[in-house]
Amino acid sequence: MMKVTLTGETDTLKPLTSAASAVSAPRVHSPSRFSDYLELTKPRIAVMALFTVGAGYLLAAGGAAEWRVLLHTLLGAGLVAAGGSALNQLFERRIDARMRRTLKRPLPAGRISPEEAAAFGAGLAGAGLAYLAATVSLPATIAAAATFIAYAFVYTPMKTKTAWNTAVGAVPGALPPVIGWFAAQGGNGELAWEGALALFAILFLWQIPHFLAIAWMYRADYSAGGLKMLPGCDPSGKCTAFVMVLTAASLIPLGFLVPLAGLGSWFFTVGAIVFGAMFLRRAVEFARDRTDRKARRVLHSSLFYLPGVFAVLMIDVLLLK
Ligand code: HEM
Ligand SMILES: CC(C)=CCC/C(C)=C/CC/C(C)=C/COP(=O)(O)OP(=O)(O)O
Repeated sequence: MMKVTLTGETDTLKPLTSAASAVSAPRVHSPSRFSDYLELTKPRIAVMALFTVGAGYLLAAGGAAEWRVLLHTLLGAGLVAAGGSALNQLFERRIDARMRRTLKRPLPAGRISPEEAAAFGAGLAGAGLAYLAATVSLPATIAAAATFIAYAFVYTPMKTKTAWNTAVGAVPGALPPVIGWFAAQGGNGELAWEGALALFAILFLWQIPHFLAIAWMYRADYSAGGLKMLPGCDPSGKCTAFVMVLTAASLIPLGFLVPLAGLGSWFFTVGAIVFGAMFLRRAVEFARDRTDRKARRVLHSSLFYLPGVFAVLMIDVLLLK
């Protein structure tokens, strides 16, 4: 049944005007099969997510990290993340064909067929989950399966339904450090929830300004694709800016709460305040002047904040303890 649907949908793929011209124009640059498959995995997001998986593992393991387990965890989670992204692009291929930012992706451009993407995505995710189950632990496998299902099968279809999709998408986005955390606990059932919850909270809140900045910059694109994002129902940007400032600001008190959950000390608190203040400053600048340029600065600042704050936490827990 799935095959029939996929084949039918390929044939009826109708890009809008801008997409149509790009698809029918003579191809100046023809990516290789390898780079097309690589693009299906959203490698930059996957690398950053794997960074948080590794951080979760190292923070939970403390001084008792086993490099072999860490590598198994990164490989398994990487396969699952890559598979999830391929399925996300499979399910969104007709939407992606309507948006300037995404119309050249391998599926809307017709360089990879839906059947190939389905086999690739399901194969990678299945292999990743089996690998985690065989080499790491059941709790880590369950966390990875929950991440995959929430991303590909809950968040992705919600994008056309309600602007709340961002809060839902932030759940799989915040689960990768939990996968790493559980991997360090082994399969003995003694899972310490507080530390995992603290990492989840940092990532969950971080994603809201991270994505609202993107949603503002590409608001016309998202509307053209029929995706419901907050800026689409907030033409002035005041509501978007309010939520952005509120969530960026709430990362600062987390600097105090995370050590109370048993993770890190005053050193993390200072780091969270410094990085949080820089991030918040960009959000406030956007609130005062709601331009694409200021939104892009918020995005850049988010990509600086996350590695920064995780690095401080790891120095605190692993080197200064
Ligand atoms: C609600 C959750 C999230 C949404 C909707 C989202 C969406 C996006 C989008 C659309 C871009 C592309 C921006 C552009 O083309 O200019 C992007 C960039 C990026 N995101 Fe996110 N993201 C989310 C969560 C995450 C998470 C959890 C991570 C990793 C921990 C992450 C890491 C990145 C990175 C590294 C980039 C820059 C690289 C690139 O453009 O591919 N994002 N995000
Ligand atoms: C197992 C594991 C480590 C999984 C990784 C999960 C992960 C990092 C999810 C990212 C969350 C997310 C909603 C990203 C991009 O949005 P989008 O897909 O809507 O972006 P688009 O508009 O570019 O398609």
